[in-house]
Amino acid sequence: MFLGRAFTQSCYSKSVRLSNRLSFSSCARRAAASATALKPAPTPETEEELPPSPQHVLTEKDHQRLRFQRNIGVSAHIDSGKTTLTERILYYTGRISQIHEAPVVTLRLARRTDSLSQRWRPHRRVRGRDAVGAKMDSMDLEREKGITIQSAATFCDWETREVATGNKQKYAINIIDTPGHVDFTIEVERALRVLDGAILVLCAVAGVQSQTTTVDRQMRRYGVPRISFINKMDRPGANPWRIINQIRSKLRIPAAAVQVPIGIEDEFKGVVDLVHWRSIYNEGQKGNEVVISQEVPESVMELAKAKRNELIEQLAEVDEEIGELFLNDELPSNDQIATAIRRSTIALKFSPVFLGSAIKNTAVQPMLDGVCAYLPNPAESEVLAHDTSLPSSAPQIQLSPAADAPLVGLAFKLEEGRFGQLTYMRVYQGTLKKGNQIFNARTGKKVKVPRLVRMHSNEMEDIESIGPGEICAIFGVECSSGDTFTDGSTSFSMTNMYVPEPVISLSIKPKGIETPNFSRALNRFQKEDPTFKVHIDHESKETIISGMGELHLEIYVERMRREYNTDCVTGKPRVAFRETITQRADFAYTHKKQTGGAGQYAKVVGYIEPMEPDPETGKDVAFESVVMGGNIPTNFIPAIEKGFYEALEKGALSGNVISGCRFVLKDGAFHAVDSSELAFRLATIGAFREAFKMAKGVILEPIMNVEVVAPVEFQSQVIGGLNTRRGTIVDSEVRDDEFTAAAEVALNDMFGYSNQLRGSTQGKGEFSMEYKHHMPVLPNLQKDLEEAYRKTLAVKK
Ligand SMILES: Nc1nc2c(ncn2[C@@H]2O[C@H](COP(=O)(O)OP(=O)(O)OP(=O)(O)O)[C@@H](O)[C@H]2O)c(=O)[nH]1
Repeated sequence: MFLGRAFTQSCYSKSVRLSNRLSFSSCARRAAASATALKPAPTPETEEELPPSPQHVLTEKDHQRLRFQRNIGVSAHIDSGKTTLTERILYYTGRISQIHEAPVVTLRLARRTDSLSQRWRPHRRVRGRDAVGAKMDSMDLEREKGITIQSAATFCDWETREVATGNKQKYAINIIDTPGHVDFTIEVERALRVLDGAILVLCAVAGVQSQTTTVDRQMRRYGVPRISFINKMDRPGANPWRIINQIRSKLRIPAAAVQVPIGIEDEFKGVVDLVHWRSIYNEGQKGNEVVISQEVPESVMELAKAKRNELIEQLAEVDEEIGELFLNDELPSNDQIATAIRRSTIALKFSPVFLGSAIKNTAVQPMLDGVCAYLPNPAESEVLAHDTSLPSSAPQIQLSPAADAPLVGLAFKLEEGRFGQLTYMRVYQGTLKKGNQIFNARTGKKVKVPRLVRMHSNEMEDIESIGPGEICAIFGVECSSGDTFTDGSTSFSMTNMYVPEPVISLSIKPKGIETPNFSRALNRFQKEDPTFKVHIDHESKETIISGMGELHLEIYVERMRREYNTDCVTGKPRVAFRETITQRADFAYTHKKQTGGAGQYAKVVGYIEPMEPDPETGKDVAFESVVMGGNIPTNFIPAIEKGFYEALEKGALSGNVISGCRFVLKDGAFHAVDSSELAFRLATIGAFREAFKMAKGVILEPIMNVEVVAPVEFQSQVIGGLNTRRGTIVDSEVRDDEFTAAAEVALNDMFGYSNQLRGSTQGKGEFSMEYKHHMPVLPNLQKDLEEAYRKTLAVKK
């Protein structure tokens, strides 16, 4: 008890400090989790530090409903078998009556030398073995490319049987299948934002891969508890113990197996459940029949005993109750172990590890039991929202998943469906009913909900109402991804999600005459996907699209052709450089023009300074006005803000977007006749440009995490190749006859890497890369980029 309370308090005091920035702070969620699990009694001296109390107390009926509700995501490195696993889950839960094989993907290095698509990518059209493709990959493009692009939401019911009593219990599970490809990382962010728990899928051979660490980071950012599922136990070289060690060392989360395999590789036939000490096998053609035996086979007895001890030891490290028993040399009961796993998983202190083979239909059902047993229900996740009627410094409000509370829902994904815009929404509190009027907290607009559905991949089921803690989709509601909806009786707004910076851009124009479909499509895609950005280069008059990778942009160009009938020509992909400032610079700038007729007069005074990105949203530019006393009438402030954002569009060094900058307006002056919005906008642009010169501007470039896997005999060539590209090797590991090298390399230095790797490894090496952050370029590159930009400006003159 003591540990639980101390933990809750220390976490909460931190969460109060951060509450304005981190609405989904893991700490807050942990605090809530341990509060739920350990129920610490509040004490008078801690009153100030207690979490905000939920607005509505849950009734017994709410608890009954929520207890058996799970919202989970399935996340992993590309190709770990997420889609195959989700397909099995849907089949075993009765959502689908047949299993369509996930597409068989053959990955080859792209053969394009002029491009940045050095990552492994599908090189031919792929289909499921039965030519239908997995249910969850519903977009045609997904089936063709054999990868998951958009996350598909679905729900299913799962019946578990209590071990002690044999009683059956039905759970309602919403599942979001998320793409593994780094270019679609925003889909993973979105899914995690609205989920209460996740299954982290790992390959039993490849283990923790680059994208695994990315999804791990995302799960931490949103405080999502996870169980781990080591898939592909049937593969030659499968070694779950090595993977568990990697989870501990690379992801730095205490983890232990809750199962041991019975047989391995092509002999893999079931698992020993270490918690309840029994064996579980699958029988029947598709493994639908789960056969439970109280006997543990002799062949794995010693291993099972050792691994159960290891599980208890790991739990003793993170759970007070087991820790105490351990110290007193007492053995915990099965129930005590199960409760401790649940408690520490929800508190983000532990990840129980399940084993299986989705493709061989083995041990998927026990993992589903684990979802119900160890992942939190919606009442166990703390969710905070801002009350926009209060100052932004006011503490956030804790939402409560009570059915009769005022409605608060978050639109987390938009999709252009067959019947118009489909908006996926998670209802956090209150009940959403078909025909209800709902309010968009951002725009203040009121809309009616004409149709409410539950999604099952690309099929849907009409429903009349949906309760808190659930996920649904609504039709005909215009909004942007990340908007909060209420019933109008509250001013709650949930903060937005983390949006990474684009790393690649290219120019695009329609072939032939431009039709309205071109801009319609670009608008649509920007609304759907905040990592897809469009801007017009005012000098070249070109439309530039930017995104998270070449494949990301390619998909939109392809969607433009398929969905909007617009064939496009694109320019060469370019690295998305940025500019930033490294020190504060003050400004006092007067814009004055007197050319007969009405003059222009505006003066702005203030400073610009470097700004770190917000950890929750990634936003790293901000405008602040602290003008007092009416030296600038308030109606001109928006024009000044507009001028600042306009000035950010093109840096003076290389013509790239400026980031990492706060603009603080302190003072100014106006003229009763000659001041106008235009004059203040121009004064701001002038002021910014002057200040920028004194703020020691630098050019930034995207740095990528690159992971290369190749046969061990090519290790020195691969390391040498990365070194010549100025890569910093951060990790390398040799496993059997294969090695993995992880490096940080500037994206600009990655051109042509696919060819180099192929050449130096006889075509046997593979690599993936993902965005890490932007960093200042080396001085000589900065000089070259500045020089090149000066030349283009001179030509234009
Ligand atoms: N040997 C083996 N192969 C599997 C298993 N599960 C999936 N696969 C294969 O692994 C490949 C990738 O499976 P998917 O389910 O598409 O993987 P994914 O993680 O959803 O892939 P993305 O959506 O592109 O990230 C396919 O060829 C599957 O047949 C398994 O348990 N054992």
